[in-house]
Amino acid sequence: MGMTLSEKILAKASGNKTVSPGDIVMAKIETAMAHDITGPLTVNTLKNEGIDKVWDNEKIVILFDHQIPADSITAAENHILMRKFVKEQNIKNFYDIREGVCHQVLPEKGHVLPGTVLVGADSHTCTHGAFGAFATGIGSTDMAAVFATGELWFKVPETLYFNITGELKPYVMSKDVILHIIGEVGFDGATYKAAQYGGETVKNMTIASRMTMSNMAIEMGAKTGIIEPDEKTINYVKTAMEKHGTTRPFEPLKADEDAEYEEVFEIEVNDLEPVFACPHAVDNVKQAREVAGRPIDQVFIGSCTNGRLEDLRAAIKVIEEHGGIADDIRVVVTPASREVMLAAIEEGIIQKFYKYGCVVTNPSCSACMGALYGILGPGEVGVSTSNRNFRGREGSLDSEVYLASPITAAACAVKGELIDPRDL
Ligand SMILES: CC(C)[C@H](C(=O)O)[C@@H](O)C(=O)O
Ligand code: SF4
Repeated sequence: MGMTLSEKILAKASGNKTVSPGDIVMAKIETAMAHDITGPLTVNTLKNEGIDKVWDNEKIVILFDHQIPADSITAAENHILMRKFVKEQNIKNFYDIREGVCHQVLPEKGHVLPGTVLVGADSHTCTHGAFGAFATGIGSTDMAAVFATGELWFKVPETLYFNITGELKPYVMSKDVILHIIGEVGFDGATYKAAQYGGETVKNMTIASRMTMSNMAIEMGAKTGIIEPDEKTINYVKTAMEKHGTTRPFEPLKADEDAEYEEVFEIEVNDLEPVFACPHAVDNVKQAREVAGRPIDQVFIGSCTNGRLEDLRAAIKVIEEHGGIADDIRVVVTPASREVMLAAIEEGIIQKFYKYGCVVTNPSCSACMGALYGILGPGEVGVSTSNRNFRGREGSLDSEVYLASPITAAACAVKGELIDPRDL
């Protein structure tokens, strides 16, 4: 019996010829990432365990993105602790407050290698499945074990295959596809499974659009959201490595022809419409027209889900075409990384956001987690391009968040209320 892509990667990383779902394997980790919120607990765990040397100072990535620049004394203390650790351990890949969101920065700097196992102390580490890596989020104390040994045990997950076919209509983005899928399978529909996305629609997607799909795999409980690497993937990875001098050898893997999937979902997107994930659950997905008309207070365009250049481009296009945003609306725009910010400045996108009265912040997690900027107050309603809308996620427990694509979010900013972008 053949193996799925995730099984192939886990077999290779654990030195086994074959593995099957349910097997417990000890896998070698190629890249391990911790950020400013999860890193301190990892570092303190290492200290408490008396471990004074990490396994490999070139495979660890430390990055600040959640509270940058430090927004409290506690955040500043966490930063100090982590900077000290980086110096002591001579960690080669350290990104201080200037780079942006971990899941955008990691691939941009060439730290994501197809065919390998990547772990991050952050739940959206599944994003890197878009590059054909078995990438998954782990806890801070597990990360301490990885920092110490370079290995971690996994139960080999079953794979759910999403065969996505058809052509997306204008105004429909990959965000609508993944929200639609999560609406179908539910927030726990893929718990501890590997979600694999394939089919012609995925093939035709940009890397950025694929990352949006992989990013949200955890929102249906999946360990990873993996996509078979193709030419686009390899080009992206090689270019990123060359640009940043991070070149490491890697071998992209593919699923066997006779791989066995626990379930295959046929997703046909020709008729897919713009959607919202409505409060307070990511799987509470409704067609935009069903909920249109509700007044909103804020729109957030950013995050590791949709803060990339193509997202900013799509959003500003809508705003520009309709002459600006509604008078009484707040729009917070956060490019996902410094590279995205620089490219957006070069294209004149940032100037345009400012011209229309949007507030552009530094690359960071920003409003996504309700901790840094753009916190919603009691009774307020926000539209967000991020990945979670749990009660209180972007601020007050009495606020509400609708998740949407950048095109739909921008249309809402123009109208000042929930709207299907085709109806603007
Ligand atoms: C702070 C961090 C642990 C958290 C996560 O792991 O997901 C955050 O990134 C989030 O999106 O809620
Ligand atoms: S942008 Fe949001 S979802 Fe992504 S890592 Fe930051 S807080 Fe988590």
